[in-house]
Amino acid sequence: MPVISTAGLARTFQTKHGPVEAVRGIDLTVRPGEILGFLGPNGAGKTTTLRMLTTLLPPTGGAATVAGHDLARDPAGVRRKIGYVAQSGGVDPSVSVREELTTQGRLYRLGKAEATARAEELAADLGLTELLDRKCGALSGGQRRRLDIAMGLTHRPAVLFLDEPTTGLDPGGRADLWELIRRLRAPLPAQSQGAPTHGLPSSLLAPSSLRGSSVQPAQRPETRSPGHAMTVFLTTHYLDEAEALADRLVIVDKGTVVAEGTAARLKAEYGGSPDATLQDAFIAITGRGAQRPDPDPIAV
Ligand SMILES: Nc1ncnc2c1ncn2[C@@H]1O[C@H](COP(=O)(O)OP(=O)(O)OP(=O)(O)O)[C@@H](O)[C@H]1O
Repeated sequence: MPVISTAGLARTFQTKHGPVEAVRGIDLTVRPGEILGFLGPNGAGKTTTLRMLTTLLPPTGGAATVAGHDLARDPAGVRRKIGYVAQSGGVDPSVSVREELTTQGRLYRLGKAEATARAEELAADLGLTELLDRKCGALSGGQRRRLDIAMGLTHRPAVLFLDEPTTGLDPGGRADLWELIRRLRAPLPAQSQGAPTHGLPSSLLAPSSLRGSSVQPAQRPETRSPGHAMTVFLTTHYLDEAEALADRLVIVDKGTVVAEGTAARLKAEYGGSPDATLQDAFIAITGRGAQRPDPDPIAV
């Protein structure tokens, strides 16, 4: 059963110059544990789709189910199951990393002790332990992205939405983040079987901070089910990133899905030659390049 499914999902903005059909009707499905790369040229409707799927923007048409909850009827249910890491991030530069992570835990209704423990776990998993007492405003771009992701993982979401996660990072920072994203989707072991963890940090695997805690069940954040990996839905302008990370790509243009499949399939189907690149396929599909107007970092 898909973890995300949309049918004709649409959003029209009313402006003083008339209606803007940002998303005209998106049909897609995402399987549990999949890393889906959501691509498209500037203005294709990626961010608008992401904002709808994360309940930040109500659709004006169509329907969607995310992690078992209907987007229109149960947006709170959707929010409990997802993490969203926006392009800009939302951390307060004047507080410490520890304070930011703890506050996030408290927002998810963890008790004080649990929130403190969860902050330390997340920091350990994301390589932020040494930085716990540093002000968020003093972090490097890569450290800041890792903090943004830690915040999005606080409640152990079933689906993590990442909006252009590596924009602005240097090649080393991008490589680190790719590795992290790959680890996130490694399957959870069935708790009774003690299955291998595939290198996934322990605190992302099981709610150890809540074990034996005084938190009431109704207040506990959602945890992922054993045996199910986290699903990652990511937008990017970097085709090398999409190819390296995503199991499947969905390409949108002018508010609709214009192609989907593995990178290999898209290259074979649209690239025009056996040694075609994803960029060749992307241009054939959309008539435009995928990249931002600013210079790209060196591919790693
Ligand atoms: N609030 C809004 N009001 C009016 N038009 C909007 C609004 N938000 C987005 N749009 C328009 O909707 C279209 C899709 O925008 P969106 O930001 O979803 O594209 P995108 O694929 O994320 O683009 P980019 O790659 O440049 O970030 C664009 O034409 C944009 O100008």
